[in-house]
Amino acid sequence: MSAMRVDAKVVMLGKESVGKTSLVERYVHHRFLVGPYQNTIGAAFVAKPIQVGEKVITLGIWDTAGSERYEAMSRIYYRGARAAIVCYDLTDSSSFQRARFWVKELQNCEEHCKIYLCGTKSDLIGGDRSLRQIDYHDTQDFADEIGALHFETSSKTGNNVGESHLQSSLSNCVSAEETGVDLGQKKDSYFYSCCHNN
Ligand SMILES: Nc1nc2c(ncn2[C@@H]2O[C@H](COP(=O)(O)OP(=O)(O)OP(=O)(O)O)[C@@H](O)[C@H]2O)c(=O)[nH]1
Repeated sequence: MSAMRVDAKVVMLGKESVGKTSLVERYVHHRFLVGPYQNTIGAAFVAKPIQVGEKVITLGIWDTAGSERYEAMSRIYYRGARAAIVCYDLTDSSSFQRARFWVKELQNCEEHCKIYLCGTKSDLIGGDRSLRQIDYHDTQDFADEIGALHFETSSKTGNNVGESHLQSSLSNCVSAEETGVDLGQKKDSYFYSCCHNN
């Protein structure tokens, strides 16, 4: 088996059930999994090659478990991350408090990590605006204050997840010259070591 080089580490953070795994599924596999919610245990990894200019670089995405009982473990996964996608559920104000917690952690411990604030499940508020609990402009102000990028996504519809938003933002913050990490996997193959509860 030939070695796979990961050019940049990306970590998904956020309260449980905000939709981190769904965002990764949509981004990497272009699908939305239906069925009962299965919380992530520990963390899962997937490699995603992306085109940056004329080069292909490989993102190593760590999808952490949102449950607070795995908080210590999540800290391990953001170490050395080039980008953090801090997710909150647009219909759950408590998830935004948790997002602020992760932002503070990153600011204190990973000052070079680019932060992306991602409001998830935008399809739900599209159908019923009264379900929105997080104001777009307040979040944009917060994003400006901390120097983060901010976007609202739907993994269900794919809104803002594709090349034009999430991917182009990520590709702007990485370069092919990053030092690689040998993960002992074949280049260009995705692998996703999911640890899901049934
Ligand atoms: N309507 C809608 N539901 C979503 C969306 N994204 C996720 N969900 C649902 O929200 C629930 C939780 O999604 P997950 O992706 O497993 O959440 P998670 O943040 O990975 O959760 P943990 O593993 O516990 O940290 C599931 O039932 C998903 O189907 C979305 O964009 N729209």
